[in-house]
Amino acid sequence: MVTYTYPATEHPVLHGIHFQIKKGEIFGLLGPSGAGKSTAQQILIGKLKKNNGSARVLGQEIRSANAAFYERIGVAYEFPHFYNRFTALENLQHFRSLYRNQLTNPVALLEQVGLEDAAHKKVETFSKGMKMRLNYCRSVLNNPELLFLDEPTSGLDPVHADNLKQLIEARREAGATIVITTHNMQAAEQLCDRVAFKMNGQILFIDSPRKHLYRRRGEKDAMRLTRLELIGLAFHCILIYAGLRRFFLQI
Ligand SMILES: Nc1ncnc2c1ncn2[C@@H]1O[C@H](COP(=O)(O)OP(=O)(O)OP(=O)(O)O)[C@@H](O)[C@H]1O
Repeated sequence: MVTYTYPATEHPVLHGIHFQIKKGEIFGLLGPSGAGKSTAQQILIGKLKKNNGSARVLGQEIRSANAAFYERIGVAYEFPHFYNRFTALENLQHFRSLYRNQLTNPVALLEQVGLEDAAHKKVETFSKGMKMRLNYCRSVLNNPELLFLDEPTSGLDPVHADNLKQLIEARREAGATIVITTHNMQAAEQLCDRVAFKMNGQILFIDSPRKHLYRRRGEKDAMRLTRLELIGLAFHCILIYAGLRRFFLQI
């Protein structure tokens, strides 16, 4: 159970949230902008230590996370930082050198995300989508058993987004646990085994997307909307209402 207040703010941005992530699953932290998804992720990776409560990750209290812990996890932040004057390959080689496990091949990773032709180009010449793909490569350099991805498909065209989803699935198949932070309901539905829907610093519910419900409950529930779909429907209705209202106010 964790509550968190940023030093510069008065009120908590996370209000006593509580959830468990199972080993080997893809778990989504979903919710609108400002819901506290990234804050929750930063607590889970040990970046925000002064939280009120307890968070255990890979069997240890996150406050006591040490270098050995960071050998076991990978993180792709929403806004990646690279050495812009270095090439893509030089960046990956540099970040890989920070780990003890140096068995992964940066060239092979670049090939997986379709960046092989850009391996020797400086990152400053990269588009946003290329940086996001490089960001994924960086996050898996140590072959992590627990991988955190913040908005992994943001800025990617559909082809590269699909490719990345397949890479994420393959990683889960190989035994990794993956935590995805996103406000993209479709990406969460496609990728996640379970999703925690957050709003105003609280978890409203934790649910499985439709494809997993079929597996669990059988085809007879095929017509029943999941809570995620109901939330999606509600957001669409609000957007349509807002659009129509603006239209009628203009005429
Ligand atoms: N460093 C900070 N100092 C003070 N307040 C912050 C800080 N970082 C985030 N916040 C606030 O905490 C709340 C939750 O932010 P957070 O980034 O966790 O939300 P989010 O769900 O990840 O949003 P988004 O989808 O836009 O990335 C927001 O109200 C935000 O303004």
